[in-house]
Order: sequence, then C-alpha cells, then structure tokens
Amino acid sequence: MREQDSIRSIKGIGEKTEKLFTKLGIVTVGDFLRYYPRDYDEYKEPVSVSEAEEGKKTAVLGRIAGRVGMSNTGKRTVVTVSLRDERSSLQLTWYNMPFLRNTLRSGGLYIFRGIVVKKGGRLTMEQPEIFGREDYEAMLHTLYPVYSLTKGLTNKLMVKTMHQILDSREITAEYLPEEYRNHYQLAEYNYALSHTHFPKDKKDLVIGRKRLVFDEFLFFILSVRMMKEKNMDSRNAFAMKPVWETENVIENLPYPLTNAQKRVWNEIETNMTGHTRMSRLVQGDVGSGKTIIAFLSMILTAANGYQAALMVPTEVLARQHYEELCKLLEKQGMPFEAVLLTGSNTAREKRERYEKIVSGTARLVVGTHALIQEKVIYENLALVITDEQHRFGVGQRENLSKKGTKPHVLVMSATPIPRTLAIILYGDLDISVMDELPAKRLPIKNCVVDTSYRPKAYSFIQKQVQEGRQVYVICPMVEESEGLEAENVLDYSQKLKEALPGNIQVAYLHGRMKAAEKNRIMEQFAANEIQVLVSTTVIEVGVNVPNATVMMVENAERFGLAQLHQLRGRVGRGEHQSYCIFVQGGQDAETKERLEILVKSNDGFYIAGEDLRLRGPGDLFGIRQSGLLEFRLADIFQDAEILKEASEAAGSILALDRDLSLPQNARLRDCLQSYTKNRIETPGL
Ligand SMILES: Nc1ncnc2c1ncn2[C@@H]1O[C@H](COP(=O)(O)OP(=O)(O)OP(=O)(O)O)[C@@H](O)[C@H]1O
Repeated sequence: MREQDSIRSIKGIGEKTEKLFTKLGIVTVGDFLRYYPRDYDEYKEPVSVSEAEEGKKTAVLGRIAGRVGMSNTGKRTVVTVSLRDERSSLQLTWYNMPFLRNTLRSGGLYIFRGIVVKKGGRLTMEQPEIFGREDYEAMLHTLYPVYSLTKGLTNKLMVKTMHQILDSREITAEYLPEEYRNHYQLAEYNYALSHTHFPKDKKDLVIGRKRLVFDEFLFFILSVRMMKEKNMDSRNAFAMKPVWETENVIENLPYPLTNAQKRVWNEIETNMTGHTRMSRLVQGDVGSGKTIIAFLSMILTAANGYQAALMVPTEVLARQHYEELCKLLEKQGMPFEAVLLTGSNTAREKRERYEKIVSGTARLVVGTHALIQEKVIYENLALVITDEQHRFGVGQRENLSKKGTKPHVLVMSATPIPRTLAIILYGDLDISVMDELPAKRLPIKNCVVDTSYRPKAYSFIQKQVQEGRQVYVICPMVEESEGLEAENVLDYSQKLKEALPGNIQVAYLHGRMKAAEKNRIMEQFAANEIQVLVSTTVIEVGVNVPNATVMMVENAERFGLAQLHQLRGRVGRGEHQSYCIFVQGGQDAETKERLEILVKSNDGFYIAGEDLRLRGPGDLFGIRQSGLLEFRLADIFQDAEILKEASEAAGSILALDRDLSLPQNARLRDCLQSYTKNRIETPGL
C-alpha cells in the first residue's frame, strides 16, 4: 500500500465508507496516515463509587448491588445496575444491549468506565465500558487514540483501519538528514507516525509528536523562505501616486480612523507609492477595523488605473466584503466596478465576470479560491490581498501572485502571534500591527457559567431579540457523534426553537452545508430575518453583523482561548452593549479558571499567552489554540520552542543549499514539493 493509493485499496473499505472518509478530507492512504487523533483516552487508576466525580470520564471499581434489571421503554431495552459503597451509589444504564443481563452478575466486581452525569438528582453513567480487573490492568496507563468522526463512522473503525495501514504500508524513506535528527533529537519518521497514532505512554507520544510537528513547521518555513528567494526582485512594478479618492473615503467615513489605522494606512500607502514592492502583513486584533484598510488599498490601486484582488477563505465572507465594498464605492460616487468571484457562480456569471477582469472593466475583484483559477486572467493585477492568510497555503498565495507581474501583497490576520514567532512564520513579509480598538466601543460583558444557567440564558436571549438584537450560539459539533459528549448544531438548533417563542427565527450554519445554502442563511442573518444563528466555528472568521450582541458558546472548554476570543469578536462590533456567555460542559475548576481569563482581558495577545502559561507547554492533551495557519498537528503557541528549532534548521539547510539541489537533500525537496502541492484545506467543521 502506497501513500498515494486511494483509501479504496484498503481491505474492507467500500464505496459507502469511502464517502464518509471523504467528508473528513481523507481520500488517499497518506491522508489517512496524517489524520491525527484529536485526543487520547487515558486508562487511569479506577476509583471507588464515592470518589466518582460528576462531569469526568472515570473508571469506577465496584460491586453490583442487587439484581441486574432490564426493562423495555418504547423501542429500547434498558439494562440497569447499581453500584454502592458506604457513602454513595451510582446507577449504570445501557440501551439496546439486552445480552448484558446474562453477562453481568449480581454481586460481581467490575470496572465500569464512562462519563459520570447527574440525572434526576442521582449520579449515573450511561453506556459505560465494562472490564474485569485483569483486563483493565492490562490497559492501565495506555493511551487510546480518539479521532474526529462523522455520522456513520466509529472510532473503532478508524483505529482498526489505521492499524491496517500502518502494518501494510510501504515504509517512507527518511527525508530529514541524520545530523538534524541527532541535533534536534528527533525520532525517525515512521516511528513518529505510528507512535503518534498509538503511543505506548505519554512520554512516547511526546517523542513521536515532536518529530511530526517539527516537520510541519520545517516544510512551512522552507516553502515561505524559498518563495521569498524566488521573489527576490523587489522593485515596485506598479509605482502609484497618492490619490484624493482615498482621502475622500477617510473624510466621509461615519467614524474617525483610530491612530493605529492611520499609522498602518500610512505605512501601506508609503510602501505602494515607493520604490519597493509591498509584501506586508497587517496584524490586528478582532474588530480593530482591518477591512477599511484593505478597501483603501484597493481604491488606491484602482484610482491608479490598476486592478486589485481580495481573496478570503469563505464564500460568506467574500459576499460580505463585496457588498460592503460596493456600498462604499456607491456612497462616494466612485466609478470603479467590483466583481464577486466564488465557486457558486453560474457558468454564465463566471464567463461575464472573467470577461470584465480580462478587459480591465472590473478593477476590483473580491472572492474565494475561485480568484486563482487558471481561467481568470487579469489585465493588470497590481495588488493581492489575502484576508486571514492562515486559511491559505503558501502555494495558493503564490498562485495568486503569479497572476500579475509581481503584484503588491497584503495579508490580513487577526491572529495574536507574538512578534518573534510572526517573524518566523511570515518571514517573507513586513509586519504592521494594529494594536488599538475603535474608541467608542462598549466593552463586552462576559460570564463563564455551567449548563444549569441555560434557562436564564435563553430568557436573556429572548429579551435581547425583543429589543431588536441578534444572537450567535456556537456548538463544537455539526451532528451527534459517537463517544463525544458535546453539543451539536443540528440538535441544539431544534432545542432552541422549542425553548424560544415561535416568532424568533432560529437557523443553523456549518461547514458541511452547500455554499449557496450558507450564503442564504448568512444573508438572512445580516438582514435580521434570522435572529438566532446556531453555528460551528465557521462563523469565527471575519463575519461582521454589528447588530448581533450575544455570543453564547456551548462546551466552551473544547475551544482554545484564542479561538474563543475570535468568536467573541463577532459581537461588540456596533453601538449596542454586547454579551458573551461561555457555557462550560462540566464543572471542572481548572477549566473554569482558564475560561475566566477571557473575562479578565480583551487583549488577544495577552489571552493567548495566559492560556499557554496555565496549560504549560507540556500539555499535549489540551485543545489546540485554534486552527491557526494550516498545521494539522502543530500549534504555534504550544509548540513555540519546536517552531524556533525548525526555523533554525531551515536556516542552516538553506544556507548550504539554497534551492535544495544537493543530493543529500533530494528526498527533502521531493517531500517539500508534494507538501506545497497537496496541501488540502482542513475539512469544514
Ligand atoms: N475607526 C473606527 N471607528 C469605529 N468603528 C470602526 C472603525 N474602523 C472600523 N469600524 C467598524 O468596526 C467593525 C469591525 O471592523 P472590521 O470588520 O474591519 O474588523 P476586523 O479588524 O476585520 O475584525 P475581524 O478580524 O474580527 O474580522 C465594522 O463594523 C467597521 O465598520
């Protein structure tokens, strides 16, 4: 079995399962191998019945008290037993497993493993796993991988398939020169891969994972630096003059620019009208007002007779920016035409718009990946803006740049990366920082609560909607998934519809919906035809509906703080007081402490740093900060040290061999090429 083989070549994978895997972004054997666990299940020492804590996955050692009960409720058979010790009792329930009645012995001693929840005032476990003492001992302290799933797939199947592949695949030849492996104490690649999926213990996982994280960083940095090398020619091929149009826009905005916006705009204008081509990153916290800076740069370009393109990661965002830009142009009576290019344009629309782009009629182009398709030919593309660049691979960025004679490049990012790391990650770009929020904003009011607060939250939501405002509710999952006790968008929106009065429109949004459907929902939300939007984190990036004032995040513990900060940034964008309700699934005190950081601060850089400090860099089981950049395993905050090492390694590899043409780097060059080519987007959450 080779990496490029289709997953159909794996024994037992038929058409139906193939489709399910495709939903997760897995098409080839190689994709499967790089589908890393989202978490690891640790088999810990069992506790006694009275030590079992609510909200936690626990193994409980106990003797079955009384008889093994079985009943039929509706279509289900329910098997129940009780465990008891001197101080407390625990009820266990299994659905549709009638055979358990004959397997479990009254008075027998077992270990039951599951999540302890309170139901009707009693502590219970539903569908716990059952072990004899010896069997459990064999599992003790091992780590069992847990993969993200989709409906129809089980973790067991993922594990079985992963074992199958690891056992029968062609071994990958090592591509990292040995001296680097020794110097940075990196495991051999194949060892790292299998031990990241199936580690013996935590220490083993740290070793395996380090190598894979190192590789991810190394490839990324190498591709960035080699691209920079290729683009060495930094002459400004599109010298521009400052224009009155941008001055006019600034004067007529309904608000004054912040000092940070003024400074950054000045840096951009000086750069674009100067002698050197612009390659710049604008880093600004959520809501700091990056969009208007992007628009000003586009207008400067258009007024100088050139074309500008703005590429964003989602269709929803593309449409939003396009509409905002058109409004601005119209209000100022500017004669420049803008077009929108997205995947869901009809063939006719595409043809017409391509025509406008090639003829130069359209000077402003906004869109998604559709912007870089081969058929799009620009007349004189002088500026390329990628919004939230972390969603794009370097390769894609390069593709877009190729569409013009070395256009100016502007990258917008709301990711709070410390400067030292930003320099490594965006080595090919100058950095402008927008470290100020518009002055008139009312600070968002935040709270961290547990699920018992929901009824209060719902009536608060109802009140806000009655006052004319709108609400986001975020759930971590799209649909119900085996073994995951987390809220999902589909069921939750149903639940909310029932809890809120019928005149409040509730809808849902997630990354697996068709683009046209997503657009429709977002447009209705922007027009306040929908008041409550239940969504996954697809809403995280850039969405701007200033009338939305409540952000409620379910299972907040499942998100990184930086990501929660991004989500919070979706509210507090207008004149109204905004609120953020972080709902914690369990009652874990440590989690609460971590979430409380968000209540204390509204500064993205501070939050990311504190999160790291609290979790400690050794915490491999924590949540990734967010899907920052396009790394699968690596987390730039948690793995900052490895990032620095990879940067140093990339520096010394390129110092000796700047285009990787030496024989000892041949494997590395091949791998790098396929890395840049095959980069797939993280499948929609
Ligand atoms: N100087 C300003 N004063 C007041 N409001 C502003 C200012 N600049 C921008 N805004 C408004 O603030 C809101 C957020 O701006 P924008 O969408 O550009 O944020 P952003 O930096 O792109 O944030 P995000 O990364 O969260 O998308 C918009 O409604 C915008 O009109």
